[in-house]
Amino acid sequence: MRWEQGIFLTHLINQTYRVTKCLHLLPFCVFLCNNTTRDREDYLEKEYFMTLAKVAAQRSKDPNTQVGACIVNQEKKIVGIGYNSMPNGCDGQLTWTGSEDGFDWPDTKYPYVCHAELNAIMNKNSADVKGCTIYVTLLPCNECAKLTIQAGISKVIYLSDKYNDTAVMAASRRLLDTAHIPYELKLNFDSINPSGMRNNAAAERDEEAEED
Ligand SMILES: Nc1ccn([C@H]2C[C@H](O)[C@@H](COP(=O)(O)O)O2)c(=O)n1
Repeated sequence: MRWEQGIFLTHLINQTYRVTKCLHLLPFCVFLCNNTTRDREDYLEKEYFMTLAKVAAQRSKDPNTQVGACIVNQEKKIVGIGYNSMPNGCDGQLTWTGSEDGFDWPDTKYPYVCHAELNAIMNKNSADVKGCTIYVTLLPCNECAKLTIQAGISKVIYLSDKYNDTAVMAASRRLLDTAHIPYELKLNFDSINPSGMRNNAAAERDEEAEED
């Protein structure tokens, strides 16, 4: 063995010794790589925007049905939010009576109420809503479907289809289908309500149910 080879071998043994001394840290390094340098994959998207639509719905003064809508652009930025309301300046002056109360159409809320979708579009904080997704807590009616199409919105995600079997909703679906605008039902909210974060009211309700 020449003396250069001897130095190289000594260096190699030295390095190997240092590496083996640190081997016990390997699992920790793997854990760090796996857990701290990658993005979370279970972050919320649809649930987040639908929750905002649900919160917006709570602002509605309609005693029977509260609807909220949240419009999101392709960069996942909120560009408009709204809920069903009477037109500006008409609050408190028009009725919230529904048709089931036996009133004629002009004496009900229906000719006057601004739907959540209309308000969300009108409240937009961007030049337009082309290519956006609208999250709405109730499947849009035919009038809102027309509005959605004309505004250039490219996707509808809704939470409830309680009027699914009505002629209005059939017309709405036909409009959206014809205009090739997909509409999707988003129902599962489990992921935003992990058990550790449930509010007291929900816990109390569950306890009462268990006692019964
Ligand atoms: N996509 C929709 C559908 C309905 N609304 C509003 C309009 C009324 O205020 C209410 C429906 O009243 P109901 O017949 O259930 O007493 O919901 C809306 O904003 N968007």
